[in-house]
Amino acid sequence: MEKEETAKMTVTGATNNIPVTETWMRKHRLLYDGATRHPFILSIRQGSVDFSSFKRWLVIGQDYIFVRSFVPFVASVLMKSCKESSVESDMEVILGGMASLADEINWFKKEASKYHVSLTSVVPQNANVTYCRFLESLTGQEIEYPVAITAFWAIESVYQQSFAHCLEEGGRVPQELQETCERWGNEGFGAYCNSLRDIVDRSLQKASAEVVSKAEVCFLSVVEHEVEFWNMSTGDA
Ligand SMILES: Cc1ncc(CNC=O)c(N)n1
Repeated sequence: MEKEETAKMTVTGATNNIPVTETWMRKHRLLYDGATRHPFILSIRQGSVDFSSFKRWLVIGQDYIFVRSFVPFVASVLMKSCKESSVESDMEVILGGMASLADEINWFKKEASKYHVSLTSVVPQNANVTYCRFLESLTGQEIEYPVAITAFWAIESVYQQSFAHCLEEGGRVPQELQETCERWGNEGFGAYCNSLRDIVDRSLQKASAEVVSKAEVCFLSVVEHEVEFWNMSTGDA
């Protein structure tokens, strides 16, 4: 270990110069990549995905249901930020996320009508129901702000990095999925995810060890739910 790093050791023995989210990413890389490099995502990137009615139903119909549950969760994070955050810009970042969800719901409706997917008759799949219930369990007042904002960051980042990977050099995204990939994989959305990550790191710096460990468990749960979400693409979830 470098001298400088040793000097920054805290009483608990942890180095405090590496952001918490960075330590998690190093520790849980394989699991994280399991979500952002899921076979379904890779098939979009490689252009081998068959965008049949079933896949359209997943990407549009199931995700529409997810996003509708995501909105009240984000609202709860917004409330917590107003009450518990000492930094004014937190609210603005979260509010920006809310605004893009309003836009997203309209986009889902547009895509649904293009592909003749009836959004009102989509039956949520088990994995989706479980994920939405998990979101609901995080809306309660007993959930600490650092834990809730961690979940929010993880949900947005996994999606952003998955679709950004599809758009990276060498990808062959089919024309009909190009707009989908750009919606979440664009650089602006990436910058927004980085702002969320900075909020997480800052709020965890001030949190107790118990809250930090709750947040880590929550991060892992999100990644697992994201993997299960894409596992629906094989039809046997
Ligand atoms: C399953 C899932 N995870 C994350 C996102 C991205 N957040 C909002 O749109 C999403 N649309 N769907």
